Amino acid sequence: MTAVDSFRIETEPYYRPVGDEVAVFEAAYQHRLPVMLKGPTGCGKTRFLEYMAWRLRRPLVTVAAHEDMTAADMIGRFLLVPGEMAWHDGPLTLAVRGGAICYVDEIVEARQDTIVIIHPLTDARRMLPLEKKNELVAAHPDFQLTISYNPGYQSAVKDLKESTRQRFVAIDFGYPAPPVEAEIVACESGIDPGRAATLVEFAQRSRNLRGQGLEEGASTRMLIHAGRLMLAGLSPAAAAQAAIVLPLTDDAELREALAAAIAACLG
Ligand SMILES: Nc1ncnc2c1ncn2[C@@H]1O[C@H](COP(=O)(O)OP(=O)(O)OP(=O)(O)O)[C@@H](O)[C@H]1O
Repeated sequence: MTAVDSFRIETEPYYRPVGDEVAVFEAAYQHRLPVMLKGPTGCGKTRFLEYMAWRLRRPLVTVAAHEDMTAADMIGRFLLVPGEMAWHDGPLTLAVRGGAICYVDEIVEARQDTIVIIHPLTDARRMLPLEKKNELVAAHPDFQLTISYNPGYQSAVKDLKESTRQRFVAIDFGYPAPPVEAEIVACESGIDPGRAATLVEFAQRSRNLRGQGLEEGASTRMLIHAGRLMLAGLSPAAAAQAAIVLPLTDDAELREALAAAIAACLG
């Protein structure tokens, strides 16, 4: 058993395909091209990659990027163990050596000097330089890099550089068509398809408020949370209020607009 084996996904994750994303990812993986999953929060990007890692029988190592993340957090560092300094691989190095898929979630949150360490891995070199250790690690033939990116959050200061962006094949994730989203909500939460469809109808109304004060509308994830609260006995209106409206906004007017949408869709 190697270090990445604990990152294997043993049972098939539930994933409902919504377009040609499975075929696109498989084609990219065949050539080990890096992939960028683009889309709003909670729309299925992580679940999709879990499914693909299972399908391709590759371990999946995930790194959640954040602004304090240093290159060492990704590639590794020397740590003091009794009597000596010993090198510890970071998650990216672990994936590169072990032939895993490495998923860097919300890469744009990381600083530029951290992001550039992926460059030599995402072109023909497929190398990871470990400068502190004086080592150049050649990527395992099965290694592949996938990143996620939410175009809605980006600002001029925080955006992917062209030299990073152009290294990736991209797959767009929007919210699925209403019947498909209802199917997902029903399946993941356990509520019946009829009630799942009304939640999706409400979500669509909330998504129309985007740009009018709401940064994002209700995600598929929020609908599943609401469904689970309904299954636990809450009324649809109370569940939608707790799982969707209150987390989404603190603005009194927007809450009123959402409450009106709840009344129209969920009674
Ligand atoms: N196509 C789908 N098939 C199955 N489940 C889905 C699908 N789309 C969304 N889901 C459900 O929605 C939940 C949220 O999706 P996921 O965690 O993949 O979002 P995400 O896009 O990675 O969000 P974030 O950007 O915030 O990490 C999943 O846990 C899953 O229950």
